[in-house]
Parts: sequence; C-alpha cells; structure tokens
Amino acid sequence: MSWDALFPPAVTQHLHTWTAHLPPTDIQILILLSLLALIPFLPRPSFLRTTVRTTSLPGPRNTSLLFGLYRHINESPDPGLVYERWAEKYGPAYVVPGGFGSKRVVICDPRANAHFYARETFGYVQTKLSRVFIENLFGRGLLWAEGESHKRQRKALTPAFSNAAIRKLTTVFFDSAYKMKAIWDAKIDASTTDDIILDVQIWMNHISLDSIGIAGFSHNFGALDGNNTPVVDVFDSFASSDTSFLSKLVFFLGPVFPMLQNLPTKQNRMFKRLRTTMGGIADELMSRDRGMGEEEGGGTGARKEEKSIIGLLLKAEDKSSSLAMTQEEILAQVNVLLLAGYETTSISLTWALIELCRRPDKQQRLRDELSQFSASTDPTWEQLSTGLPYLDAIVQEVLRLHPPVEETTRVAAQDDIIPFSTPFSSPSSPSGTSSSTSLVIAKGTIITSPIRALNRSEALWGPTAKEFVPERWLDDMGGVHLKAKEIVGHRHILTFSDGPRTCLGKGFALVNFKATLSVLIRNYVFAFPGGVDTKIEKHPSILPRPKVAGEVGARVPLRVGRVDS
Ligand code: HEM
Repeated sequence: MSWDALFPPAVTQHLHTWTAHLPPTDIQILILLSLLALIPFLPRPSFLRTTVRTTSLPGPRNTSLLFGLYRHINESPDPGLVYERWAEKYGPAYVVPGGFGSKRVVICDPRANAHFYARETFGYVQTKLSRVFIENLFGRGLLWAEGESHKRQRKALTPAFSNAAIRKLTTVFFDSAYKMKAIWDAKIDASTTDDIILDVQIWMNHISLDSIGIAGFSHNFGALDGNNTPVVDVFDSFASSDTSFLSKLVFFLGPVFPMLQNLPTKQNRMFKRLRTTMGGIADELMSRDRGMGEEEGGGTGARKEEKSIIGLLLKAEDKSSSLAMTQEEILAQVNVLLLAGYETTSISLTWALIELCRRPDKQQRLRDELSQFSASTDPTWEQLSTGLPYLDAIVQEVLRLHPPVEETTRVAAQDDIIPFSTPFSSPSSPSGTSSSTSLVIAKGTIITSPIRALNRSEALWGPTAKEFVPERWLDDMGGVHLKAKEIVGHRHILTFSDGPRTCLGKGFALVNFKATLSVLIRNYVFAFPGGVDTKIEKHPSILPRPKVAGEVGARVPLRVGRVDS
C-alpha cells in the first residue's frame, strides 16, 4: 500500500522522507494510523451531535497535519512562554490545533480558570488519552476516578493529610535529611578537597522516595542507602528519556488515538514495569500491615495509626464502611501517592538548589534566616509553616516559576458557559469579530489551563514575572502583584491546581520541601561548577526535569561544600 493513495503530494513527500528511516514495524503502524486518521473526517452519527456549539475563537495556524501544534508546544524549551505569547496575540481564550483536525481551547484568564477548576470531576473530566495514560501508569485509583467515585476515594484518604497528621511526620522528613547529610559528610571527609561534586537530582530523587515511603507507608525503600531495589531502579530510569520516533508519534497522536498508549514503546514498557513492580510493593505493604493488625489483635501496628496513609487504606478494605474501596482502587492509591509525591517533590527540590546556585546572595540570606537554629535543634512544624518567611518565600517562588505539572487538560462532560474577567475576541459574529466575557463550551470540547503560563505571566505578575524574586512573597516588597491576586489557587499560583482535584499532598509536600531544604542550606554551600550562568535545559521524563546543558541524562552536578569550610 502506498501513502500516495491516502494523502495529497505535499504530505506524502514528508511521509516518504520519514519512512525511509523507519523499520517495517513502524511503517505498518504508520499505515494503520493513516487509516485511523480518516475517522475524524467521517460524518458523526446524530446521537453524538450536540445542539450547542463552542464559541468560535481565534488561534495560531496549523502547521502539521500529523502533530498539529502540540509538538511545537511540547518541544519548546518553555511551553508556558508559547501559551503566553499566543494569549498576547489572540486574547485570553484561543484555539490550538492538534493532529488530524483535533483542537483544544486554551483559557488564560484567572476567572475562567477558577470556574474551570471548580467544576473538575463532574463538569470537566480527564480526556480519553489521560485516562489510558493514568490507568497504565497508576491503575484505576484517585487520579483516574471522576464524580462521586472520586469524592468517595478522596474522602477516605483526606485524614492522612490533615495538619495534625502532617505535623507528626515532620520528624520523618528531618530524619531522611540527616541521613543524607551523614552520607554527604562522609563523602566530603573522604575527599582530598573541601568540596565535592554531586549530581543533586539523583539525591533529591532518593530522599523524596525514602521520605514518602517511610512517612506514608512505614516502608524504607533504602534509596539513600544505595539499595538497588526494583522500585528504586524503575524510578531512577524515568529520568532517562525515550526519544524514538515511535514514542514521539504515540505521544503526539495520543490525543487523537488514546489507545496508542498501549503500543510497546520504550516508555510504555517502562510504565508497565513500574506498574508490575509497584503492584508487588503495594501488595507486600498491605499484607505486611494486615498481618500485623491480625497478629496483634487488630488494634496495633498500622491500625493504631489509623490516620496514616497505610492505616486509612487498610480501613478502606472494610466492605461495610461507606468509604470502602475495591482492592484495585487501594493498590492504585499506593501507586498514585508514591509517584505523585516522589516525582513532584524531587523536581521542586532540585529546582530550589538550581535557583539558589544562580543567586548566591539569596542562598546566603536563607542561611542567615536559618542560623537561629543550633546544630541540635530543628524548626518545628509551626515554624516551618509560618515562622520562617524567607524559607517560605523561596519555596513559594520555586513552585511559582517551576510548576512540575505544567498544564491541566480536560474534556467538557457537559455543555457549559465559562465566565471571563477580561473580554476575549470571537470571529463568529455575523458582523465580524466581537468581544465577549462568556465562553460557550459544548460537551466534548477539550480545554487546557496553562498552569506554567499563568504562574509566569507578565500580565499577571508584572515585569519580573520570569525572574526568581522570592522577595515578592514578603511584605517588604508589597506582596504579590495585584493582578496575580485574581488567581484562586494556593496563594495565587496554580502549581497544586485547584478545586476538587487540587493536590491532596500539598501540606505534606510543603513541609517536606521546607524541612529538607532547611537542613541542606544550614549545612552546605551549593554552587555550579561552571559558574552562576550555567545553562539549564529541559529533560523530558514523566514530568519535565531540569538538567545542566550538555550533561547526558537528567544530571544536575553541583559543587557541595560544608558551610564552615
Ligand atoms: C511539590 C510537590 C507537589 C506538587 C507541585 C503537586 C502537584 C499536584 C497537581 C498539579 C495535582 C493535580 C493533578 C491533576 O489534576 O491532574 C496533584 C494531585 C495530587 N497530588 Fe500532588 N503535588 C505535589 C506533591 C504531592 C505529594 C507529596 C503527594 C502525596 C504524598 C501528592 C498527592 C497527590 C494526589 C493524591 C493527587 C490527586 C488528587 C485528586 O485527584 O483528587 N502530591 N498534585
């Protein structure tokens, strides 16, 4: 079969160039895709048609039939900037074309975003692609569930994330940080120089995995001890990217053909390995604590700590409870909590160290604030939460500039009208372009909230929006920019998203982040071996990670020396 039968000459020329480099299996997959590609152009059956039409919106022109502009966005060094520039050109609502005639509406207005997030899980739900992806990666747990099922699962887990529960975990976070300190100290002692070079990204991975393991599941993965357990291996392997043509194809065509997520690409095989490994761990953790409860009369062990994550999961096995979960849901929660907690925390800590290397003056100011604690005392939960304004400002600024989850994409489960505070333009009116503050959304429309763009928008945060300025969170700088106050997420940033799906582990993450960073900055001085202007690039992984330009893999080597050396 020839491409020429399917596509016009301009397209076939591109396809011939590509396929010349592809093995036969990839060609077969491309042929299959081409046939599937015709589906969107077939007339839709009447029962799928809706009488409501999404307001027609302006937007960038499509440049690729196969990938639309999704590849352009994803492969850009700063996808947030791409969205921001389009917002400046087309207004706070615009359409971005995807592959094969698909498209999504991007909303860049604070009020529109508040409305969108508030309606998550009922009005706006995971796209088919996300559901396949989430199911492959985590299973059918909290992240996969919608509506009432999501509500029930979330209610069952919420007590583990109360302030009282997190306060008790503070010592766990410090214990992990001191364990890492002991290892680093030994390395420095063994070195002939005063400082050593460490790839901090891998260390932040290991401390994040150990902290969530112990705090959430009373399980020590031993990543800091150098254990090469399967789970550590699998997590580490995420930092290596899969840049094969097939993987790219699957990634970019996924929005149109979600089932492609099931093809055996390197990344999908990695996800499968993770699921199998995690399934084994989840089973082991649950049966260990289930056994403990039975042996000790059901009133001890994990059951005694009923408000811990594992305690609540065990409780959810009780079928008579209104918050009962199926075994599949319970195992999926273990995956969600481990992966959601590990990946995001590790990326944020790495970015914090990068920003503090770029600005040694700010690193020193943080150290000065922390100098009120002697070698044998650490900040309490209260101090970490509200008593250390510069630490808080640093953490908040890192989360604003580098949100690990860069956007939220959902599909409208019902027709809706999204209110805007700033009028957007629509070319649909009979008299030409009109402006409006009500965006009509038809069921089935895909919507994107560009988190990174909103967190770093000059229109919202002022001229220093792209700079690392922790002082903006302090009163002496007059606080957050007036316009940014219209954003309703956690302290006017959307890093933890918002609404019914807002990050469940936010309190856990913030205290862990602050406890770990406080130990690191009190004890070590960090610097780029290549100087403050060292270039940082994006490294594709489950979530994009930072890397020092020129390094192989997601490596961030930093010079680490003792504070008093
Ligand atoms: C800096 C650290 C973190 C960031 C930036 C972050 C961010 C987010 C975001 C943006 C979402 C929404 C995802 C979506 O709707 O698609 C989310 C959900 C979630 N996060 Fe986090 N997260 C962090 C740490 C954690 C930690 C440490 C845990 C657990 C220990 C956790 C548990 C969860 C869970 C369970 C959900 C799903 C909530 C739901 O669907 O109802 N997160 N997180």
